[in-house]
Amino acid sequence: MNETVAIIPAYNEESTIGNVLSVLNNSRVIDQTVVVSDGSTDNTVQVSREFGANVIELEENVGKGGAMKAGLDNITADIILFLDADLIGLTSIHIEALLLPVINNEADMTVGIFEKGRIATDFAQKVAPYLSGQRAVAKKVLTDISDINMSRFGVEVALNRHIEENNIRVKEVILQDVSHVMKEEKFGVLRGFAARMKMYWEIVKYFAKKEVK
Ligand SMILES: O=c1ccn([C@@H]2O[C@H](COP(=O)(O)OP(=O)(O)O)[C@@H](O)[C@H]2O)c(=O)[nH]1
Ligand SMILES: O=C(O)[C@@H](COP(=O)(O)O)O[C@H]1O[C@H](CO)[C@@H](O)[C@H](O)[C@H]1O
Repeated sequence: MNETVAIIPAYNEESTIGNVLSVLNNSRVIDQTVVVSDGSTDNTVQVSREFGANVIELEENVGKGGAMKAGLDNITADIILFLDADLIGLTSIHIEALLLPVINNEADMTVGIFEKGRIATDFAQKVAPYLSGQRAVAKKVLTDISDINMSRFGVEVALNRHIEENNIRVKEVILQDVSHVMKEEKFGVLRGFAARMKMYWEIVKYFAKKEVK
């Protein structure tokens, strides 16, 4: 039997992570949930523990890729579900849609694409579906992935490069009615826009970087 674990990188997500964790707690295909608090200064850790998640507390903010790697280094399960902590509209149907193709060995990785969630987040994923943070993956295909811990928001580019170079079987899964909280909503228009630009910079920087093996 495959063992499954959900890994959630989380940086100051106290207001949304509880919803994601309660869906995971009610899912029949998730055996365990690990939240990696990436130097959070709010109550992300306490809320996650209240919902029964195993929590890895990073003292400093290392970025999304580093948080995901910290999760990967601390699990034994053979199938991983990566989810963002700020999802809106997630249900156990979405969790199964992401995981079952990997559990049934029809794909090595699934990538979840928002549809009919909200116009802005649908549009972002239409333009760049492969930036999605919602993915199930067989751990065996990630054993030799390099430097995702240094990639911050470039982590999805690192995963995509790994997919291409290793002929990994990928399936897109539509996540109907799912959205996430946008940076402008989290931080306000100006700080949100600045955070968005920083994220794009981290993505472009990783994109331009040659892979270090
Ligand atoms: O330095 C960071 C930035 C983000 N995240 C987490 O990575 C996921 C995706 O980040 P965010 O929601 O900011 O990205 P968006 O989906 O808005 O682009 C979320 O669970 C964040 O809490 C993290 O662990 N460390
Ligand atoms: O959809 C996108 O363009 C970005 C932007 O999200 P925001 O609307 O700025 O919160 O979010 C995605 O990209 C990040 C970088 O690849 C991923 O880490 C996130 O999981 C993903 O939601």
